[in-house]
Amino acid sequence: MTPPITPIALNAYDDSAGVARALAAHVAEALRRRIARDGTASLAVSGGRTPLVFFETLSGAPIDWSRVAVTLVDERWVPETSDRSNAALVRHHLLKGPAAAARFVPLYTGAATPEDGLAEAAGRVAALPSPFAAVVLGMGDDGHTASFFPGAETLAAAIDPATPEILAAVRADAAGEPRITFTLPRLVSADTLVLHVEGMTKRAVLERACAGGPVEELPIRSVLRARAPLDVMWCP
Ligand SMILES: O=C(O)[C@H](O)[C@@H](O)[C@H](O)[C@H](O)COP(=O)(O)O
Repeated sequence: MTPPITPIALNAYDDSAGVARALAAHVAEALRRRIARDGTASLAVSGGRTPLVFFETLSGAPIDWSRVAVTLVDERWVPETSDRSNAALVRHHLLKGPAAAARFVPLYTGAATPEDGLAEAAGRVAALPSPFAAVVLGMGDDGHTASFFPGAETLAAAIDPATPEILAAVRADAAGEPRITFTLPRLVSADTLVLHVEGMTKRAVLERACAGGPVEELPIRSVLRARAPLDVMWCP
């Protein structure tokens, strides 16, 4: 009998440090594999609070970082002087030690709005080694991932599996400020794709997402549909 397709493969760890160690090893392996094959590799990481320990751990991984390009899955449309900037987070916590040798490709351009900055940002990321060697997603308590927010006007376009666009501008009440995000097909085509979530609340959201329902309600479902079983790394 064929086993049922379960939307996630849940890897549970004791704590943030445990997740960070396993996730950093997994991502480092994906980067090394692509460097060995192509000479270069790209990595897209999420912002927010969850990835801090993971960033600190990955920054010390023995990889030829000079061959790695790092970018963000999504960005809040703020300059790096803002404490809301995902780019600033990556610069402070990931691009240090051995990982300081990586090339960072930020999404924020300094334009007044993400809509105005979209073409320039798309030009920057178009040159990244493609597909990504590794993408690490996070998830909010409202079921958003990257900047795929429930209620966003551009949500349908951003999660369209057939969109030819690389990036999308996003505005949503829950997003805080306007944002820019990679579109779904660019993220789910990664060699290695991991959803990194911590805490019981997010686990419950994920279980609800797995139980099925409209993508607009919990946009993480767009990823579950595109790439099952999705690798999830979690701790309480
Ligand atoms: O810029 C961002 O906010 C993110 O990239 C976003 O998609 C994040 O992964 C989730 O909102 C989870 O955020 P926390 O880790 O802070 O809960």
